Amino acid sequence: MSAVTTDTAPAAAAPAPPAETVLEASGVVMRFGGLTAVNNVDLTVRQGEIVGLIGPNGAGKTTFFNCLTGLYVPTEGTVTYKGRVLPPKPHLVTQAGIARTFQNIRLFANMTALENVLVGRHTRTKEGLFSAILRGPGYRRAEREGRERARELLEFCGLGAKADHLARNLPYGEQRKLEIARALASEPGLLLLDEPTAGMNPQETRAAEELVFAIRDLGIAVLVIEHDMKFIFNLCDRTAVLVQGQKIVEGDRETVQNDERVVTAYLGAPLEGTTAAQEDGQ
Ligand SMILES: Nc1ncnc2c1ncn2[C@@H]1O[C@H](COP(=O)(O)OP(=O)(O)OP(=O)(O)O)[C@@H](O)[C@H]1O
Repeated sequence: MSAVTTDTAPAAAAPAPPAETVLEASGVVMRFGGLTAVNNVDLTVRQGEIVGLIGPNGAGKTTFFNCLTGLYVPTEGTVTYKGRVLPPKPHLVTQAGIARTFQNIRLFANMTALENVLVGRHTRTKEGLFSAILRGPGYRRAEREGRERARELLEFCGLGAKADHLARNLPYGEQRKLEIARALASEPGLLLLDEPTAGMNPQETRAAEELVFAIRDLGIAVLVIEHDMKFIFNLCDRTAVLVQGQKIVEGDRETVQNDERVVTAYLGAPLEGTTAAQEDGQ
């Protein structure tokens, strides 16, 4: 009699189910007259991922973001969020669950930090115009809850003490954080960040890195454009490289850093601050 049967053998660990696809861009093309700014780009972002998008100036990164967020209607291709084709209107894309920040800060300069975040909540507010005019109990409750949530988000982004400061009086790094808090106010499932550390000092960049990890830990997937390679490779599970509108490579840090086409795209210069040896020595 056999001592070991298949019944008693330990079961092989079942492979983890693949994470849900949050964003799926397929064959996205964006032409401006004779210029093809984005050329047949595919990109997938899954639940729990931080994905990077890098490339030299003019590679088409922001144009691609604009195609994902309804600012541009792609010339060809489709973009889906959690399996549904996105409507080509920015406010409907936000309502669907995608929020973004911009390369150039777009805050309401003469409003407080709290008010800026409250503006970001408008896609999640059910109260309509009449309710606002009548200021009934439903409206007042929604307003109170909105303010509480906005304060929570400011706290989360390290701006708890700045709620009543005018946006224009905040230091640059804090304005960038406020943009993120405002984007989070729409309760997104995917956050797109366009150069979130532009103009930041190293300390602020490090804090931004921690903030993005914390956002991911909330269950929000992140797609980030950055020129700071160290930031990208510290942060991202996967990075896609755009050159002249085309995705030339996508993968983990080693795959991207060791790809000759990427090095060539960056004029033959090694990607600053990114080699494994440099990292080990830090
Ligand atoms: N609205 C537009 N009309 C015409 N051309 C445009 C428009 N927007 C972008 N472009 C062109 O498309 C190309 C890609 O620009 P895009 O801003 O997407 O690049 P990028 O990778 O984001 O660059 P950067 O890193 O400098 O921000 C550039 O040649 C740019 O001049």
